Amino acid sequence: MTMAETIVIKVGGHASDQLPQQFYQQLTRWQAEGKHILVIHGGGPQISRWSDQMGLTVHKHHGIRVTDAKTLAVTQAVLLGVVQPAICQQFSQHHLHVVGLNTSDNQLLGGEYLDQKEYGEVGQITSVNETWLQEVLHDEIGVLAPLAQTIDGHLLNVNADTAAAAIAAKLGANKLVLLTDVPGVLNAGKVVPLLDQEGADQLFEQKQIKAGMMPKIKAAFNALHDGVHQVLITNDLTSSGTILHRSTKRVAG
Ligand SMILES: Nc1ncnc2c1ncn2[C@@H]1O[C@H](COP(=O)(O)OP(=O)(O)O)[C@@H](O)[C@H]1O
Ligand SMILES: CC(=O)N[C@@H](CCC(=O)OP(=O)(O)O)C(=O)O
Repeated sequence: MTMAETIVIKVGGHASDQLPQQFYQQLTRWQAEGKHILVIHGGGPQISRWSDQMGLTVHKHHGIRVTDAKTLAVTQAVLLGVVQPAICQQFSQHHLHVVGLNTSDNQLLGGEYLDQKEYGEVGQITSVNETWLQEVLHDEIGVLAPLAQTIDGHLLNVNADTAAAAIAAKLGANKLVLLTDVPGVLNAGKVVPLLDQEGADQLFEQKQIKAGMMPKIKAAFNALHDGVHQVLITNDLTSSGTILHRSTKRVAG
């Protein structure tokens, strides 16, 4: 039996507020074709808003939230209590079969600290219960929050782009889509249709790539490096936006 094609879609907190009709149409088509679909959701803007309201200072470093114990509590509450149910509700309204998931389900996501001194309770994904997850994805679209658990049971906040890339690689996904609020990686306002690591380095140097786009691009190249076939940054599931690829040099030679 051949394994079903797996598609991982990261939906940013900006994008999840107002997903367009073509997003649901594409998901409906993919689900009908039997593809396994996993959505990793963000919620950065929502976490910042709630943190503000709780009187907590929002502090980001290289696009990563510096997360103390109180901020972690808000992050968990907002991702699992606000953002994820809103996404699942929208999916259900569009007649998609969907299930909300998080790190506590059957040791779904294992993680370790990124750099506790610098970022606090922030981590990266080191393991995925992929057998169980693929079983779930056979019948339903999974909607998964970017939180992980250490072997000692500490909860960690994981950047959703980084989480999506790591999970896509561990699932052996065919496609990773980083869905955001811009039509792709922009250079002087224009979408760059194809981007390799060298091109990205140049854009970094020219200060064209900033803020939230930094972890996104790093995550995209990590996913490619770890075997995900196709990685896209776009605001539309039916348009490729920016296609990330490993190198143009071999093609040119
Ligand atoms: N070169 C760039 N091209 C596109 N967007 C960029 C670039 N540099 C910085 N950005 C910013 O990155 C944002 C997307 O990242 P982020 O806000 O973290 O989105 P998400 O919530 O989807 O993860 C864009 O809205 C834009 O403001
Ligand atoms: C460690 C870290 O930065 N975690 C992120 C998790 C959510 C996220 O990544 O959401 P977006 O994709 O909407 O930005 C955060 O706390 O904002």
